[in-house]
Amino acid sequence: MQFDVMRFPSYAFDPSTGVATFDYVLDGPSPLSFTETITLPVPPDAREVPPALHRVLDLLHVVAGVSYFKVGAPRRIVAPKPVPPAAAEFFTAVYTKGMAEYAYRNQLPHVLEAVVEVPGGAVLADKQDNSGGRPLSAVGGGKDSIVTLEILRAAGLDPVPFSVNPNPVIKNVNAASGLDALAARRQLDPRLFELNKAGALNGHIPVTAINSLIAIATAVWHGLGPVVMSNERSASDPNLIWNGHEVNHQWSKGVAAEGLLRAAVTAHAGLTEPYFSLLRSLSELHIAQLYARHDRYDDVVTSCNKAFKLHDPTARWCGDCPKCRFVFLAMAPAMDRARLTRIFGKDLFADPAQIPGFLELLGIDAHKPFECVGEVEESLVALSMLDDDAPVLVALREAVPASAWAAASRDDVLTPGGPTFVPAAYAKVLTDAL
Ligand SMILES: CC(=O)N[C@H]1[C@@H](OP(=O)(O)OP(=O)(O)OC[C@H]2O[C@@H](n3ccc(=O)[nH]c3=O)[C@H](O)[C@@H]2O)O[C@H](CO)[C@@H](O)[C@@H]1O[C@H](C)C(=O)N[C@@H](C)C(=O)N[C@@H](CCC(=O)O)C(=O)O
Ligand SMILES: Nc1ncnc2c1ncn2[C@@H]1O[C@H](COP(=O)(O)OP(=O)(O)OP(=O)(O)O)[C@@H](O)[C@H]1O
Repeated sequence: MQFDVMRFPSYAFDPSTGVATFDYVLDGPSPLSFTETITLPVPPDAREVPPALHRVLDLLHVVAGVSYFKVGAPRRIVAPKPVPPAAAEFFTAVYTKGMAEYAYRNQLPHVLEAVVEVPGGAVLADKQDNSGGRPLSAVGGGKDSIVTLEILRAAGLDPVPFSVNPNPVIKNVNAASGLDALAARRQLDPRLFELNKAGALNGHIPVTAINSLIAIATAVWHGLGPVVMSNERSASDPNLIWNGHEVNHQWSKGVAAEGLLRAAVTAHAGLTEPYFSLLRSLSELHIAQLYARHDRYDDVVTSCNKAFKLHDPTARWCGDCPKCRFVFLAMAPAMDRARLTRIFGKDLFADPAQIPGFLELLGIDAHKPFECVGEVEESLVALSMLDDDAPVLVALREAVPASAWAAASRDDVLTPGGPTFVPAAYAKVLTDAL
């Protein structure tokens, strides 16, 4: 399928139902049209729609287009409306850096060079100080968002849990928290699935950028404060370099994407404190140690993406993927093996078949897996903190070369660091919690 240009004809928003419909066209000799539907939770009182909400939806319209862009990867992408330079820069980053794994897997180097064309004439939004409102805390069902929720709750900030298309795991986590949660629905155009079945181009998209803008739209409409994410330090690390470009499976969870998204929302929608990740300075290993303090979620917490792919309401940890292995290893130093085995449903350190997968995490293999896993150094430090003779641990210790141990510093991994966008009041809350 050959397409010349991607366009964004229009979007509509109905405040009585919360339904927003976003239209897309892949233009060329045989054009294709798509409509994505996103339903925001309607506030309980019939409040007016703030102008900032429309501004956030302007951004969401373009960003959510990546799911349709990937059907044909046209060389031109023409945004529908004028936006400030910060928003234009964000759009281009989403369609290039955010689509880098897709470009790499499909061998489409031109995707990495794309520039989203934006009409001139942007008008800056009025400033709106939203920094003091109740935080909207995105919940994905894994350990990270649980840690954030509990830190915000302990600080008396009264967080509102929020999810897009909450699956049973997310619903169970929200129930375990005892907090009242908000949810949005997102429906891809069914035509996309037909095209995928027929063999259209497909691949990974920067889903966190989309979920984040839906969260910000919800916070704005409900008169809440900043959207608080739980993206960790290692999300910013690329998996590999291809044609001189970084390819990062987790790009839209990284700190660069966070900065671009914040700047875009502040410039185009006027919010002073739209969005940040509370856990940005922490390693996954550190977050796993913090999770260990809260056993009320042990029967529900799930970080395994395979479980989410199965669409089975009872699915939890598959126990045989990079994510399961990494989280098992990261949690192991902070809790006894019986609790860990209860959470995962099995003891991965007792199963020699898991050794090759653990070696990959320890850097004794090719590139970091295309999954949300921590840095090699974190895995090495976690292993160094375990001293029992489980069969897998014995094999891993033997396989790790002396040079690798020397390069892994417990201090580096467990000391907060790196750039963050956490505002001062929240930075204090985090420090108090560590
Ligand atoms: C659950 C999952 O990992 N899905 C990825 C998988 O898709 P699959 O076909 O197995 O199942 P579905 O997710 O139901 O998708 C069905 C089709 O729809 C397309 N699609 C889905 C969501 C969307 O927003 N846009 C779409 O076009 C999808 O391509 C399928 O054709 O493989 C896909 C192809 O590689 C991935 O695109 C699916 O990834 C989801 C978007 C997803 O939610 N993935 C997260 C679990 C994930 O990978 N998160 C990353 C963060 C990435 C980021 O930068 O935000 C992480 O946590 O590391
Ligand atoms: N369906 C969703 N709706 C809203 N936010 C989500 C959703 N899924 C994930 N997130 C958020 O996106 C970010 C990245 O998700 P990720 O899956 O890495 O986090 P997690 O589920 O909290 O923890 P873990 O890394 O242990 O899986 C987190 O801030 C998470 O809260």
